Amino acid sequence: MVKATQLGAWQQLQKHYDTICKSLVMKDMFAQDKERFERFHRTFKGEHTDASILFDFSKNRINDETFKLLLNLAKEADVEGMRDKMFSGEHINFTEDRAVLHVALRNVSNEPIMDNGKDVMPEVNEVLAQMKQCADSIRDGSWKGYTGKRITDVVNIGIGGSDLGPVMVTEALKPYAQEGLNVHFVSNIDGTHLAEVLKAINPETSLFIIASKTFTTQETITNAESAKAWFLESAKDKAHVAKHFVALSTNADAVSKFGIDTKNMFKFWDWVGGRYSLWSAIGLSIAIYIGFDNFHQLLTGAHEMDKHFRTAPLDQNIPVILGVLGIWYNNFFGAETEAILPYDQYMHRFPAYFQQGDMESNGKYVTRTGERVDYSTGPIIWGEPGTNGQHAFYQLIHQGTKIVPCDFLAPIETFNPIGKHHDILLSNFFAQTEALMRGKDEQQVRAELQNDKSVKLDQIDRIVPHKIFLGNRPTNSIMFQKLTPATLGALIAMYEHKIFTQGVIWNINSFDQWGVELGKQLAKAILPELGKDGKTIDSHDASTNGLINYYKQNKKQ
Ligand SMILES: O=P(O)(O)OC[C@H]1O[C@H](O)[C@@H](O)[C@@H](O)[C@@H]1O
Repeated sequence: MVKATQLGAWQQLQKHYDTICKSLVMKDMFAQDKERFERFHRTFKGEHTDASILFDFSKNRINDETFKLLLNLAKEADVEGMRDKMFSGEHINFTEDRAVLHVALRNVSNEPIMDNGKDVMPEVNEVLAQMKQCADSIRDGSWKGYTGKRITDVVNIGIGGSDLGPVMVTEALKPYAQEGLNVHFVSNIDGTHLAEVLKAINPETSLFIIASKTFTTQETITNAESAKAWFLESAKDKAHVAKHFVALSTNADAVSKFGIDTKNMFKFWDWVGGRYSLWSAIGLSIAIYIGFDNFHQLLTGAHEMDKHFRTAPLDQNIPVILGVLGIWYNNFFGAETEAILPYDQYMHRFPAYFQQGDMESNGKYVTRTGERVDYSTGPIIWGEPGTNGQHAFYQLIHQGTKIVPCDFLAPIETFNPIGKHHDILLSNFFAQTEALMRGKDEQQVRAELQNDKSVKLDQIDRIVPHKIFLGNRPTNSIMFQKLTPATLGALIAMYEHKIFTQGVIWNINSFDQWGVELGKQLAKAILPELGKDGKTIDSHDASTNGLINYYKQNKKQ
């Protein structure tokens, strides 16, 4: 395993970039080649589900040679070898000595998947059965609260990977929700988050799901303690906690210390990374909200994408193609960010979900062999749903100085066919990718201005440069039939494997997250300094001391 820049294919790509990049003008390539869309799109269809995806990558600054070289890079970096290691349970997360087996959580085929010589599938299936039982009994009303009423509100308390997945998926699959059953999410340690949720619910009809892989996360445990105190103000008797609090965790000891009976614990395992955990017990709020059968469809769609990733040759492999295209811009064009732009309101948390998914996985500057990389790694992920983004930040994407590769995602069918809304939405999606690719040249701008009676002729020269669009801005277009559970599962898995592909090429460990630790450690040291003791703090740098002391002097509570 070497640094990415030492790979022959990387060096060839650099040469290719240096010699022909300027001539990679998409508009011209489309004009010269009627088959470009045909060659540069792929489709994915679920074998046993309704998942159906079209991936168009023809609006990228690539030609056949670029595409070949990018695939060579994946080959030479041994993406396939590493992929097989992941699926076979090798401890590829070597800094934590763990397997990376989120794929086992959705392995609906049930083929054995081994960790340390033991098939993990029986345990995975056991927990799934336990989740089904819980979800069913809440949905059918047989799970009763301490006054005998059915549960109407489920509150997931968790943060990071124990929050973002369930939030994103329950929002995305809202059309599958059961009437009268609400989900809420409390993640932030800011008391406001919990307070606002508690205002909306009744202790007699609420179930709190305490979701934490480690069960030591300060935010989650503090929020959970406060929720328990709030609950006991009404319920009084601690015995009632059992009907209203369940835990999702790998840490049984900490769960029982908190006061939750381990009978009410849904376990998962250290080989599930937090940001890859929505498929595990962490998905309980999803299973309750959309029903277990739909949750199972979500898993099945993801499993079908896993199979595609495992078996499709590199030039057909959608996650691999997405991954190498990202590297093309990140490392050769110097793009720093990638935008994820869903033209589906239900997917409004999808970009935020992959901020963690991608940035926590690949935001690393040390290679697997412990050296500092001499190239850029994980991109900054951002985005908002269309068309809102168009009226906010697309100006920069069209005419700014930065190159922002964009993924556009859109459903063919909407759950809410109101008037012409969906055609208008989709016309914007098509138009944006076209505009970004084609741009608008001086000639067109002049012609338009000359025809515009409201523009004075002597003003035209001054205005022209501002109205030119250089175009040639890359986009991927990902269309799917409808945002069903299986489709969503496939889309999430597609991005997970894109992240995987890039991590392998950059030769980094995509599965640890040491970068979140330092801030936690320092916060622990600062917390006891914040008391109302009148002591001036001088143990930090001048700025941190100044901020802490300003807070202490002015706080009233
Ligand atoms: O589920 P937990 O253990 O509460 O962790 C919550 C989050 O904590 C940290 O920020 C990271 O480790 C994340 O990957 C994780 O998702």
